[in-house]
Amino acid sequence: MSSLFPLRLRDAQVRRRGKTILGPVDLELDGQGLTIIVGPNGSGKTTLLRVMHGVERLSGGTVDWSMDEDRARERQAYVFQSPIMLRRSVADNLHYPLRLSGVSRREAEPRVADWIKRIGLDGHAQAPATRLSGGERQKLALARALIRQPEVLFLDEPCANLDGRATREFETLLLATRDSGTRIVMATHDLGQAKRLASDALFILSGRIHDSAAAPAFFDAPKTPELASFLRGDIVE
Ligand SMILES: Nc1ncnc2c1ncn2[C@@H]1O[C@H](COP(=O)(O)OP(=O)(O)OP(=O)(O)O)[C@@H](O)[C@H]1O
Repeated sequence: MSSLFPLRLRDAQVRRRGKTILGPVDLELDGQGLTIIVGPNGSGKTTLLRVMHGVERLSGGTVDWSMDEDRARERQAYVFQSPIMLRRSVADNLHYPLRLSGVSRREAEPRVADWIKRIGLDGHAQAPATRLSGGERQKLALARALIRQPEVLFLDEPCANLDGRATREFETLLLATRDSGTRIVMATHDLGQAKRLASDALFILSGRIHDSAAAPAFFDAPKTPELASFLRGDIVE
């Protein structure tokens, strides 16, 4: 199967109500690793993720995968900070995306059972998803995104509402996902998490990519004073 990558953003810009909220951004991503996006509140991290995923209208520039937009979209998944669950069972939440992509019930069953086990919810397959804890729900959201075997997974602050243990479990699943070859791009506020997970990172400031590098250089030897301040925990605007 041909790859989705590289992803190329050229001069990509998003303007809303007369204000530029992203861009211009030039960026090329290959198909390997786990890219972390960091930056102050409101700097444009979510907007950049949405632009990459093709769900944010561009005001200028281009976003290109190695194939047309519709085929590319089918191979992507997106996990939100507070995912919405179907008001049905854990198993139904996992069957749903497979049904949408035309997988038969018989073929779906073992895949659903496997994911339920991987996210530690054995014995809870028939429990209502809305009754899960925040951590369990977020792991289910991840499983729901991954069950279709996307080539790239975007995540926007997926651990923002989780405690330490749930965050660790979520990160373990993410690293296994990366190791199995899924490309990951994730925004986070948590610099500890960024360091634990990143193979490379982007620093967004005022809608622009202000700094970027492979880890650990991004964290240990920032090229710009603004990133150095941000990493020290100073307020950067
Ligand atoms: N539809 C919109 N109309 C007007 N302004 C918007 C719109 N969407 C986002 N913005 C503004 O664009 C800027 C970037 O928002 P974005 O959510 O991408 O930032 P962020 O870095 O993800 O923020 P946070 O860290 O707080 O989640 C913010 O100032 C936000 O208020």
